[in-house]
Amino acid sequence: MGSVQEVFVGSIDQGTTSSRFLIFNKQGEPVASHQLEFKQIYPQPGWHEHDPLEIVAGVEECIDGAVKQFENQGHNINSIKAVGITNQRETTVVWDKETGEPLYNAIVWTDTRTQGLVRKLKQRLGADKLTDICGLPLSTYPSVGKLLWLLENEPKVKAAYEKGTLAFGTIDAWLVFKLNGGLKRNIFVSDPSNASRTMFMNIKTLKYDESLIDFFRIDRTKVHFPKIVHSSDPSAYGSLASTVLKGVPITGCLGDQSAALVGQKGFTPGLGKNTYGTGSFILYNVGEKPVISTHGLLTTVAFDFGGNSKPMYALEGSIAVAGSSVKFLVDNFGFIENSSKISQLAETVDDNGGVTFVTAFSGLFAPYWIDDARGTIFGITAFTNRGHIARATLEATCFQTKAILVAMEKDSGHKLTELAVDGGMCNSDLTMQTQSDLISIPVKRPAMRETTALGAAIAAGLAVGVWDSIDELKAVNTEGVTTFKPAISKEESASRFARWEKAVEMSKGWAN
Ligand SMILES: Nc1ncnc2c1ncn2[C@@H]1O[C@H](COP(=O)(O)OP(=O)(O)O)[C@@H](O)[C@H]1O
Ligand SMILES: O=P(O)(O)OC[C@H](O)CO
Repeated sequence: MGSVQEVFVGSIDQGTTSSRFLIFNKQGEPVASHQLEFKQIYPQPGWHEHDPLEIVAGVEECIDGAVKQFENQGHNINSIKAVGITNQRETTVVWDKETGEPLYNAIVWTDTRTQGLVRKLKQRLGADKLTDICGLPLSTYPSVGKLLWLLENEPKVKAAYEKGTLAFGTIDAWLVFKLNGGLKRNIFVSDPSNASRTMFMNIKTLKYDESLIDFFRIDRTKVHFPKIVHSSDPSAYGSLASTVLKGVPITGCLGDQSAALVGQKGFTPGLGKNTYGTGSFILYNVGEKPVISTHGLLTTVAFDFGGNSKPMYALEGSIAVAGSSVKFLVDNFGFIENSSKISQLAETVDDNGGVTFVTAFSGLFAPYWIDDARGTIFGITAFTNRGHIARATLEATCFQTKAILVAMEKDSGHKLTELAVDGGMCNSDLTMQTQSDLISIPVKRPAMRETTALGAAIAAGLAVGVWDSIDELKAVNTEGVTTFKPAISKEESASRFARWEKAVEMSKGWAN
């Protein structure tokens, strides 16, 4: 008898600043990976775009790169049974259904060009009902405003709309369409964790909602929306039409924050995680029924694996600027040569020296939703140096996380007892210690931090029987957790937080 062949699952992680492809074994360990950064396009202050074709090419290059590494280790390409996709959410791509060509750059989730448009929408009759239907408040963040802006301002998009050939999708839908070979197969789908970020999907039915579409005055017959399918599905997402993995089925799809929750195995109500990537996103599993926040949080689909399982929901606290503030100190000010040096710089001083940095580059998201705030530094004196600014930069994300956890406790009636973390910025021990100090609960960081990619691999693997159920995943990614415990008193923590809240208050109104 021959030995049972080891099986693997591939995972495409298309983030805001980089794309990567990882190959996981059944134990949830990455055995090969390839990562590429891509161009960030800032045509005007507040605008942020990506080239949709560059994104696809980068993803394909990552697949080929990781598979080469995998083969060099002596593995067989045929042992990769499926591929999952996880992606930056809300970022909006429009293309022509007849040509398959993009009609504009992708407008990124951080982009604030829709600020004026959003203000007008807030005045419209029925605006106060939207959150109850779709789980999101009106802001510059969801996809809808980006689509409306394109319809108003981009003649090519307007023309396709009038012709009835306009396709609108988030990055997942675009990738699935392109990786399947585009028009040849014309697969046009999205999963509920992505579709729930557009503001077009009813959070309870997981279907597009006519009342939402009507509110935004979009003619449904003129725009093609991707069909919403389960996050884990053996056939709905097609298969790779190019790269060395040609023919391998795509069987999982999750927005990156949902994927990170899955990768942290936040399968049951009461579990939460924070992913410190470009932005930072806390998701708290609330179970099979959506909880609509009254404290500035979002309601989102955590995952919808189909089969006998019901969709699971999460309360979400979204922070627009996290790791990107570190990158800002690197790229715009040259404080350090790369992000990994930020802790070192911050540790050259004992504390923030009285400096508070409200990193509101795109306004402030949860739980504040202040669209006219902009980045503001308070407390500068002749004493201030780069170390203080670095420390205040790291603290800004930790303070916003604290504000979100306070809101989550109010909305859910439960207090988190620990916070699972991942994402680029969690590599900073100083940041994680500061986080624990400010929220007064332990912060737990796994040794294997590619949880977002793991989550998409899990969604894909469940669809093809690599794992039969989530019970089988108990042992996955449990090794080598580092725990950061609170090291300051709750009184000290509260006093620091009060100063932050004062700074938030004072940052309002700048971008009016
Ligand atoms: N050691 C570090 N300390 C602080 N921030 C870091 C560190 N390493 C990476 N980062 C930040 O993490 C972000 C990248 O994280 P990642 O999870 O890859 O993000 P994304 O998926 O949004 O592209 C960058 O913005 C970078 O500045
Ligand atoms: O690229 P990230 O990891 O910061 O995630 C982006 C989010 O999905 C935006 O909602």
